[in-house]
Amino acid sequence: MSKYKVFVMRHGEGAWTKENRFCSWVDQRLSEDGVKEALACGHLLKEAGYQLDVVFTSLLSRSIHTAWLLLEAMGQEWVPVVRTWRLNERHYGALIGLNRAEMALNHGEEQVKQWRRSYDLTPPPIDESHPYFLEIYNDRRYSTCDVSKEFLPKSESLKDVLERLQPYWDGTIVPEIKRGKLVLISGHGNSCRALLKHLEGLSDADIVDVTLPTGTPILIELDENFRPTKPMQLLGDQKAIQAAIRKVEDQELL
Ligand SMILES: O=C(O)[C@@H](CO)OP(=O)(O)O
Repeated sequence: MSKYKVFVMRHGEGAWTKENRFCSWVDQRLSEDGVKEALACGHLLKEAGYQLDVVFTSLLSRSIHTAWLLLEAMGQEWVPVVRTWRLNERHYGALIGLNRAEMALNHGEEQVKQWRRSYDLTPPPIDESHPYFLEIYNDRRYSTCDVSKEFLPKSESLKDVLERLQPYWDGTIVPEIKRGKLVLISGHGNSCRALLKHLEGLSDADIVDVTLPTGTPILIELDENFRPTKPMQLLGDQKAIQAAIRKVEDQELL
């Protein structure tokens, strides 16, 4: 029997999605479509009668704006929004800013798929010569983290994402859920995949085939031991959701 519910969602479409570039820790804003998606999610949850108690976001604007827009559309703007770097998108290291289709041309589609979706492959690290290095590491938001700047990642596999996320899930988010709070996590494609791998008990091989659409709330129902009681549900028009998943998958095609 389900004891707890939690929503996990990937933020609305980001500006760089249209340019097909690895965005990761670069603080891109939502695209116009992304804004619409976030508002639509809020309307969907409102119509279903959900009342949120707390929303967790990353430190990146696209995840925070998604939370704001969603809460506004629900008429629940007063709900606390808690931000943490531990929900940030996976750090794509030296791949940040590169175009996925161009990468596929140079390295092959399979290699790009492995970089994007495998569990334990870590891309080459970012270093000071990278065009976005200073923009990321000089950003004041990263001096507010629970680890000092030099220990923030320079590149991550999905496994690394789960390792930095899980202590926050266990220590901060789970206690809220246990207190009876309805929690929504406004994260990123890969921080949400890491969390879903953990919650749904997916194998390292199975997570490769999980791609999340933008701006789609995923409802997870859990028993008292935080084990899922039914398959996760992607809420909304199922045809549109499948099309949105294919759009993300096809980003690495030539
Ligand atoms: O650009 C990124 O950081 C992510 C999406 O947030 O890309 P991908 O879908 O390729 O993992």
